[in-house]
Amino acid sequence: MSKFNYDPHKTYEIGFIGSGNMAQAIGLAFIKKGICKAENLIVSSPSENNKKVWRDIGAAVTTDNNDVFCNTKIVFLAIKPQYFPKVVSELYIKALGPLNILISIMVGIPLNTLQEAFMLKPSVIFKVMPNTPSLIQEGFSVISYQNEAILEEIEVTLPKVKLLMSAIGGVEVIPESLMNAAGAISGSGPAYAFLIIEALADGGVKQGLPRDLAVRLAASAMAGGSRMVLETGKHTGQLKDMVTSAGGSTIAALHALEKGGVRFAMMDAVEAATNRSKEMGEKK
Ligand SMILES: NC(=O)C1=CN([C@@H]2O[C@H](COP(=O)(O)OP(=O)(O)OC[C@H]3O[C@@H](n4cnc5c(N)ncnc54)[C@H](OP(=O)(O)O)[C@@H]3O)[C@@H](O)[C@H]2O)C=CC1
Ligand SMILES: O=C(O)[C@@H]1CCC=N1
Repeated sequence: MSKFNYDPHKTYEIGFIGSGNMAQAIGLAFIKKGICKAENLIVSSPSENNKKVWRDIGAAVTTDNNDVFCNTKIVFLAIKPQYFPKVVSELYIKALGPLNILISIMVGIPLNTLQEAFMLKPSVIFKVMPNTPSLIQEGFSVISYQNEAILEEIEVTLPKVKLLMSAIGGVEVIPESLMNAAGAISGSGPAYAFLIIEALADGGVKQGLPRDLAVRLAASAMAGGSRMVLETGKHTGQLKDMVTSAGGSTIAALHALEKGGVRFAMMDAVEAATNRSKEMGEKK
């Protein structure tokens, strides 16, 4: 079935070109938070891989990206960057309908590439790097826009983008020059957390803990530690010192972590993600 709930005569409020992991994390949260009714949301993608969850909530589903691009006020580009040239080549760029905000969540693709492709007013195009905790409204999105945007116009569109993304987590507007590094932490960061939680749980299992208890303990320690950083404003070193009793168990563990190069590895991880992001944004 190539179309579901799709009404060619309707103007949709929010649309996603690409209906996968990140589109779902954002779009399903919008519906859950009442930002957009399901019937006013539309998604497009070529296969049935990521369609059921959208149909089940009553969103419009199509395989034609132009059904989204030409009939929707706010469009998210939620495809992988490597597919962008093909997708944009098939869009009816000149048949612009109600579109007044275009948000690219594609890692690496620069604003000037988007501007060249869509030739829209600079105040219409945004680059946003969200993350999957958006699904439970615990996300964080960094937002950037073009310096060429006219102040009076960006003062209308930017607040709308911030309002949307703040409904599913934290937001910060940053210069585009910082987006690759910021995305390497906030966009990819949840995956680092899952790896750390899994590794800690493995350690717990090795010490005799049941797997599910070990995972819950690890996840709650990571979540609690993160909340302390965000809510106390204390330096991470100070918070760490509050845990490490003299001659105790934690300092023994921290010694093992430093010996294992965990700090070095985490810095390398951010560098690798930043560089890959830059690479994906380079014109081929
Ligand atoms: N996952 C994350 O945590 C984050 C992802 N992003 C960015 O979000 C974007 C999507 O990533 P993610 O959701 O993880 O990827 P997924 O693979 O989960 O989803 C990609 C979607 O794009 C669709 N697609 C592929 N080709 C086309 C096409 N020609 N026209 C329309 N749709 C197409 C896929 O279709 P189909 O369903 O048929 O397979 C799928 O629905 C990427 O640019 C990524 O950089 C940004 C921040 C975080
Ligand atoms: O891995 C990726 O390319 C995307 C961007 C950030 C998180 N996921």
